[in-house]
Amino acid sequence: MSHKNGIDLLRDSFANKSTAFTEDEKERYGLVGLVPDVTETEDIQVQRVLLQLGTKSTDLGRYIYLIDLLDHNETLFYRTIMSDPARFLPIIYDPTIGEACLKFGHIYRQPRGMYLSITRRGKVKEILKNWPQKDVRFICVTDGGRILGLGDIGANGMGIPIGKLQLYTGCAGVPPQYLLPMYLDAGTNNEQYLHDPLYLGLRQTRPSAEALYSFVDEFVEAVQEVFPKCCIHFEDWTGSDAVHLLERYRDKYCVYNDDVQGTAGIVLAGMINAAKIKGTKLSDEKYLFLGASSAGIGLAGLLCSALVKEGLTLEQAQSQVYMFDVNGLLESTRTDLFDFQKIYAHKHKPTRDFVAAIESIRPTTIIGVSTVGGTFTQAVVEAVSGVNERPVILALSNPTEHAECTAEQAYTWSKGKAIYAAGVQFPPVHFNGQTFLPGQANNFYIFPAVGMAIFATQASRVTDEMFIEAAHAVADQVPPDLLNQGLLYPLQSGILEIEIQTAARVAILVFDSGLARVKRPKDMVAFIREHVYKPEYAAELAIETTPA
Ligand SMILES: NC(=O)C1=CN([C@@H]2O[C@H](COP(=O)(O)OP(=O)(O)OC[C@H]3O[C@@H](n4cnc5c(N)ncnc54)[C@H](OP(=O)(O)O)[C@@H]3O)[C@@H](O)[C@H]2O)C=CC1
Ligand SMILES: CC(=O)C(=O)O
Ligand SMILES: [Mg+2]
Repeated sequence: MSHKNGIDLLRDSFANKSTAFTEDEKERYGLVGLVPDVTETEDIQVQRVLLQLGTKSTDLGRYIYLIDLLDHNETLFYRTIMSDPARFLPIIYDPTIGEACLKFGHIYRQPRGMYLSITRRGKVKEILKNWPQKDVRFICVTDGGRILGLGDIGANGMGIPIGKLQLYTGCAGVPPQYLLPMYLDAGTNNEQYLHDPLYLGLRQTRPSAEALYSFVDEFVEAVQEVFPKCCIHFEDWTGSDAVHLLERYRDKYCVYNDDVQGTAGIVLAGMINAAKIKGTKLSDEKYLFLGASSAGIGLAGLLCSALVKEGLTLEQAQSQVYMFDVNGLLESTRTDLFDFQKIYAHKHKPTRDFVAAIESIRPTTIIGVSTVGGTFTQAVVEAVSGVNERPVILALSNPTEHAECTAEQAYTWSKGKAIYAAGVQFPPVHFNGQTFLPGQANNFYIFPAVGMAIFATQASRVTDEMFIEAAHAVADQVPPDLLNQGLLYPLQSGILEIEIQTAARVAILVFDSGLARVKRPKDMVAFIREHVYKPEYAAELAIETTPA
């Protein structure tokens, strides 16, 4: 085995232990004099990180510091974020990641992941081979078409695959060496970035869907050859591309779309718990969505599957889902709808007035997936509270400014009646002598756990049933006292254990469905734990390392 030595070892973020090298290692690897003459533990090193983070005045500053840390010492990065997930999730992920993406070309320091431009067509397979790791298990890929609720931001969207994959490790323990963030660059229609000298993508507008899909075809097929055990996770494509590409590959390859399926899983988990709070059944719910694209369509499909499991026919389930987009209510006379939207376009008089739609449809639940902040106005919240004892209000759009309403607005405008969650974590709200705990309806409770189940079982396909099972597993882990305060999701402080338990339930389903490519273990939780990454330095340096 070839070993890195001296300064090369210190510059290898996978193997670097910084001030934690032992005396023996310092001697063996030519490090004497290159590091301070101490041998610290990981926990002492974390103390120093926390001290330095304390000097940063903004979350973006903390994000940049942590990414720098990752570039130098991966173990210490994961040790830090896994030491206090509730504190660090909002910094390395939603909402700070939104600001980091908007400024991606400006705060860029080191390469991370791969950048594949449409101008490289015909050479994708060769380029994938440039990645130093040969056993890649997950590629999270975006074309930057719809990043959070920020729209088309092209190459700046690369912050999202980087951040999402960090959660595979930070939330569910998937070892980081198997993860590859990927930006497929087909241009951008964002004029601001096209004119920004620091923009890091192709300076051209987006091609036709046909040209884009043929580029994606080449990419997906090349992945099968270069990384045969890899699952492709699609993230933050524009709505119609998200739905169409998922349909194109889902039965042929190991792929999923987190915005379609992961989001659906987390909303289903929330709805299961909302029904517990209300003492009702899922099939008693009637949904009205604000937004009818990838997130809304994915959600509607999965909720309908869950209702079918409760005994409804698919048509009955679909008849309980209504949707509203930028042109108003989806109804049967609309001629501008995609096929995947038409099933939710029921007989109803046309309207562009969301409040009027609430009064007429009388939904039990409104779900914001519109990308537009503030669209659940006081009139909207009052209308849905007027037709329900306990309205469910989910404001899913990200980041914070894009939430359809805040927790405080939901609880105060509904006079404490709302059962509320949002894509970001809002603080507890005190109203009328009561404390309400808003949950974070964010797919990070779901996709890392499903990812861990796929990783451990080497699943050959990703199915909707896996997300339904994950939803039940997440929902089941909220203790009754927290449910009573309106909390729909488990506390983030225990996220790793929550996701291990969730992954184990999904893994059982993978084996039961015949999709596993490894031998079935006796104890599934123990089996998942065996695969969990631990942010600890290896006792013995096995430094056939991979460059950062
Ligand atoms: N919390 C979570 O875990 C997740 C949250 N999300 C969030 O959901 C949001 C939507 O995602 P996605 O579906 O992929 O996004 P898209 O941009 O594909 O779709 C947005 C939808 O909202 C509609 N819309 C836009 N403006 C309005 C408006 N003013 N009134 C009513 N409808 C409107 C659009 O209509 P039209 O098509 O006609 O323009 C479209 O149907 C994003 O902000 C994203 O951050 C997504 C995934 C996970
Ligand atoms: C959370 C997420 O996936 C989104 O907002 O797109
Ligand atoms: Mg997303």
